[in-house]
Amino acid sequence: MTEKQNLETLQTPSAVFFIFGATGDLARRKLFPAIYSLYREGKLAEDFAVIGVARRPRTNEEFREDLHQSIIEFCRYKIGAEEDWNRFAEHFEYKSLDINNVAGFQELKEQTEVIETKYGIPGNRFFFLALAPELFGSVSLNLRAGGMMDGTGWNRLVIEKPFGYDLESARKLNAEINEVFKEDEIYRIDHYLGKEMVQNIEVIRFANAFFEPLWNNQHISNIQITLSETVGVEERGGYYDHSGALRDMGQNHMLQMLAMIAMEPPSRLLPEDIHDEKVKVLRSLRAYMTPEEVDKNVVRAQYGEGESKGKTLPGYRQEDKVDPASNTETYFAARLFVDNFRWSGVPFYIRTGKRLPVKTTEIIVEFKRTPTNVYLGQRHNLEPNLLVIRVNPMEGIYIKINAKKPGSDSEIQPLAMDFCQSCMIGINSPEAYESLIEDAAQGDSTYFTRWDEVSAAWSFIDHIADAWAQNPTDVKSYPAGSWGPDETHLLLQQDGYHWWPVNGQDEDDVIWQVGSSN
Ligand SMILES: NC(=O)C1=CN([C@@H]2O[C@H](COP(=O)(O)OP(=O)(O)OC[C@H]3O[C@@H](n4cnc5c(N)ncnc54)[C@H](OP(=O)(O)O)[C@@H]3O)[C@@H](O)[C@H]2O)C=CC1
Ligand SMILES: O=C1O[C@H](COP(=O)(O)O)[C@@H](O)[C@H](O)[C@H]1O
Repeated sequence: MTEKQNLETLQTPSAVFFIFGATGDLARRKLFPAIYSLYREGKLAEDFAVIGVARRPRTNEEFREDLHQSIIEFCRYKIGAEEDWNRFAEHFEYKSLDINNVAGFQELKEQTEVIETKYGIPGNRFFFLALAPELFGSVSLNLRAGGMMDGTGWNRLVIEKPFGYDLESARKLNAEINEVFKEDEIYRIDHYLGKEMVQNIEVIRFANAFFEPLWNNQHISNIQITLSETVGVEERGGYYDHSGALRDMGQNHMLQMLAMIAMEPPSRLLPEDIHDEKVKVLRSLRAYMTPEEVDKNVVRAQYGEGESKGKTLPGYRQEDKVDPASNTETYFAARLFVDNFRWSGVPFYIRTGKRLPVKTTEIIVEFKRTPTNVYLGQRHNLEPNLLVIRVNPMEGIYIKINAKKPGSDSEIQPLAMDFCQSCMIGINSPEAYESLIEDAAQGDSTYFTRWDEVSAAWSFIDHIADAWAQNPTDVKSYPAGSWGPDETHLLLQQDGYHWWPVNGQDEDDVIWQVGSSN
């Protein structure tokens, strides 16, 4: 039994949470709001403390004011009475230090010991690195050199993505961190694994009798995963231009969702068993070893100028901090194969891009058609059944089935049996970072990525990136606000399939949304 299962109904253990990068964007938009939500839901131990760490000077009061603003702007809970707020905020302190300066860590140690004594915290230390990845190794080494690892409780390290730029850099980073932290102390974040509906994949598959018998190449024709964004690169052009869509979204979120969909049922629900099953999927991905194979199965593109809702949108090369001659892809689509007994021959189509028409993440499982169409005589072309998992921002699942049109003698109509989790009154899904912080504090690594998963994902992605690097200018273009280049449709048409509309887009002629939550 894991620590998480023991503590399912209890609070996180008493600990000091260190947010390295406490003046940054991630802390402001995601981490502080998540901590406040956990507090409001009574999930944080009363004896908790947070020390925000970054270089710029801040008094504790100024830091608490930043915290206040962040909660007002980004948290799903509204701040209550002033005295309640003060009771929460007084648990927060700030320490200005440069990651590269060991002396700062020694001061941090003294500050930590004072706060641990004040709250009676038994030396548990939770280090969240909301920093540029180049700093991850130095933080680990200086935590040890500054005596921060000598507490009397546990130490846990939570690391943001990207975990490396390729397999080689990821290995180097992992080796640096491993000098200080053991694998079971490291929690590598993939925030998609913190999303309710991604966690629900496992339950939908393994807690229902009717999906698993069909979950294989005998009954499923293809699987489509779409992760589309309407935003451009915003203020992250410097990072993104070096990364691109394949590394930013493909290596992590998309392959993790694919692994959850394709993995074998674990014999137990312990974190190690789930990691074991996911890594088998990632290692079974058919590698594309030549540029020709990559060209045949993967499409990359960059957005040019376009428009959405009557507004002109700039092209990628005009974005802030982006090289005006950049060839970085802001979109990719791929046809992948998981070469094992269960999935042999079933294409997994994945696509992601910035500046697409809608913000949505959906997984669509398309089932094979009935062996014969007994309604053909009545000239009915039966649609294939679909299982659709809506991950983000709408959350829910629906199943598309064929049924008799009410009131007609013989008409058949596709309809959606729809469960919309995010539409239901009273359900206010926790943000991904809430559940991830809670899990890591409780020592549950299920929804984090183990090193062998990360390395298997990189070794698959590296083949594509290497092929692209041989021909850097061969990047298609698509207008901002469109669904990507035409070539993306050919990928599926060659196999006799098409992208299913997502999130109600392009569905003017689709009647099966009848009764759905759209
Ligand atoms: N923002 C987001 O939505 C997402 C971010 N991430 C990842 O999270 C990490 C942080 O991203 P983000 O918050 O956007 O980045 P920001 O650039 O906004 O913040 C970086 C933080 O690091 C601090 N910092 C930089 N250098 C040092 C140093 N030498 N010593 C101490 N502190 C330092 C900065 O503070 P100061 O200048 O005061 O030192 C700042 O608080 C990155 O790895 C990013 O890829 C991942 C997914 C989403
Ligand atoms: O990790 C990342 O994810 C976001 C998209 O996350 P979502 O939860 O809003 O769907 C993406 O915008 C960003 O480029 C990437 O680094």
